Amino acid sequence: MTANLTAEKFASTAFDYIIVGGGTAGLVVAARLSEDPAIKVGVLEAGDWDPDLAAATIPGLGGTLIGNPKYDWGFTSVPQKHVNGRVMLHTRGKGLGGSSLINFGLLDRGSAAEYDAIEALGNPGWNWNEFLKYFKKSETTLPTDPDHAKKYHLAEADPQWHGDSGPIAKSYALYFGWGSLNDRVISAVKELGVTHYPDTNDGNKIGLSTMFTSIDSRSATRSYAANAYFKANASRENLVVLTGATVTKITFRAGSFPLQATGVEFLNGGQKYHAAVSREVIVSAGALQTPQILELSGIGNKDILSKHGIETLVDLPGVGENLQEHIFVPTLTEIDSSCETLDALREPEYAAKLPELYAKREGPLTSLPATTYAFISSRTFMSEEEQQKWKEGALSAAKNAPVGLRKQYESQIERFLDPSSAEGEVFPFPGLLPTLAIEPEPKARYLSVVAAVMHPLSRGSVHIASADPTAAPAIDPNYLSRPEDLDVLLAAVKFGLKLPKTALLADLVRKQIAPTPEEAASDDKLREYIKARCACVFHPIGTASMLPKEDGGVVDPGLKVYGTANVRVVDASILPLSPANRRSYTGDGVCYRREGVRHLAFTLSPWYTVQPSAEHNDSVSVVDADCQLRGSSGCLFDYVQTCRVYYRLIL
Ligand SMILES: Cc1cc2nc3c(=O)[nH]c(=O)nc-3n(C[C@H](O)[C@H](O)[C@H](O)COP(=O)(O)OP(=O)(O)OC[C@H]3O[C@@H](n4cnc5c(N)ncnc54)[C@H](O)[C@@H]3O)c2cc1C
Repeated sequence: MTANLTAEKFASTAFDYIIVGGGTAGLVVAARLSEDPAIKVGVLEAGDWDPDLAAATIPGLGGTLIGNPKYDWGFTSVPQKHVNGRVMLHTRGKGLGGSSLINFGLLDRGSAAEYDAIEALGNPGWNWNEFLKYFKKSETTLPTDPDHAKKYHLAEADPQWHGDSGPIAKSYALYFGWGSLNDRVISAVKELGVTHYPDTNDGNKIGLSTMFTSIDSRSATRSYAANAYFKANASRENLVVLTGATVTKITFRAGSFPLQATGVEFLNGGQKYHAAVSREVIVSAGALQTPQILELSGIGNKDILSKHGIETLVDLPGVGENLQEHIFVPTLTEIDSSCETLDALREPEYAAKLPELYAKREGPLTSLPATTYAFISSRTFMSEEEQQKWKEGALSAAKNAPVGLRKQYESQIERFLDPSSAEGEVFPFPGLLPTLAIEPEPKARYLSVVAAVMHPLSRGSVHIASADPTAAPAIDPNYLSRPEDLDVLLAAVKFGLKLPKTALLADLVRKQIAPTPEEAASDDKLREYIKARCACVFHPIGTASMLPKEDGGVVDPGLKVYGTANVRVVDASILPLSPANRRSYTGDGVCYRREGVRHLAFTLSPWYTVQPSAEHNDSVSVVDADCQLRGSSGCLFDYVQTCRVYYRLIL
């Protein structure tokens, strides 16, 4: 599918609302607005969409689209000053569904306190209770087979916290990568002092739990914004979607103030068009591209705009600032070759069975590779001395920060020492994690332990690098610019390294590979390891923050862009603070208010994958050049090969 009409027809249609970006949030808002047949909604999406794309619908292929230029914008950061000058990958989905098209499919939420903190920054109504209504509204929670639930310690979904009639299908994984080792790994995490808390969707985030996924367990297929929100409503005559259409700017009535948007300009097939709007332009191009569209339209920091020869219509310095990202570090241990892990996928005889298993809704293709995660408080993984040092550093950062950032830091400091606040994340991955770019030994089995920081103090930015709307923006997350973030990562990595040493797992360990035992024994060397290995989790937020204007805000609590009469932003850009979920399903949940009605847009996700590449051995590939599932002899772990090749390019 390329579009449900032509660019000429789109440009000549009278729309009430035009939505810029048919991604995760954009399609939710489009679906909700077009519930009223009297309202004409147009969506412009730069990418394409194939509803039958196996790499998007088969859960175990999640991730294979990373690096594929057709579906991934493939952004990279500017060299990161505090991370050895590294250029880091910033994958973003391109196509209907946006990043939900290519993400890892983990469906979880932050804690109640984190959503309440968003309200406290000056956003009445944006609190846990309100978010919860819309989390539930977005999902249909599917029942779990009682034997499966018992075997994997899965919680029964309590209707107080889980929805039963929303568009997104939600279920537990059908397959667990640790197989018979699952109980042992869970108990080993508990041995580190982490409580098993089966369902962290109730506003508590602390504990070890198995996450829900955006997978329809009835068909073992992924549920994401395009199939859940667009496909189901594609027959509506008042909902019009044009793919392959890159919006270049918003147009305004000359001399109007506040600025009155009249429509948008877009490119399609090399031609430039203008589409007119009578009510609102709704921007949902994602946290890395929404600022670009605002700046190209004359809304942003006047110094940046004038540098690129763009006339400033609204001087709004917050545009593109306050960029926050989660950052993670993997470690690797070789374990006994008898262990059941996803490393088996590298073996062609096992991989060849996958399509057949999948046809029966069994095996790794039905699921994500890892769904069990531990979210931990600072006191679980940091000493009192370390916590105190963090606090002093954060207080000093707050003292020297501009007023808006100071309020954010105060909110972060308040929660950091609270034992109910998840400040770190650690999870055991059953196999060699692709991002490590380490060559596996034949027949070897691995345990990767991933550690991540949940509420970084570092703030970055994303701005236009050129007035050319087709040029990539300059992404500068400014990773680890606050030394406290490196300290938190260091403590989290050290905590994770204890896992293979627990009584329950120690006898399975064959070799500590990354970091080496020598690196692991020295904090200084571990810091260097972290700088060399850390990577981005693909959860950017904050770049069009919903905050008071004097605090660096770009949109008000109704999501309207300051200085405009009818431009709103509805995507993950508006979140001023990041919730502690590595997956930002909830983190990216954003509400859109219209005539007293609030609509939730959210985020999904998945893991695996790789695009075919020159170095990719097609004969053992599970996906073909069109990203469709091969009928036989597929090797799912070829995603590892391709990811490894890809990551090697950017590490
Ligand atoms: C690889 C990966 C794994 C992830 N895993 C998880 C996970 O497991 N769980 C989770 O909850 N979250 C996960 N996330 C994060 C989550 O997917 C995103 O936070 C979320 O989808 C962002 O939604 P959005 O609406 O803000 O932006 P997007 O969904 O990215 O939508 C932006 C859309 O705008 C379009 N666009 C951009 N510029 C233009 C333009 N000029 N003209 C027209 N269209 C334009 C883009 O093509 C895109 O379709 C992951 C993300 C990635 C990339």
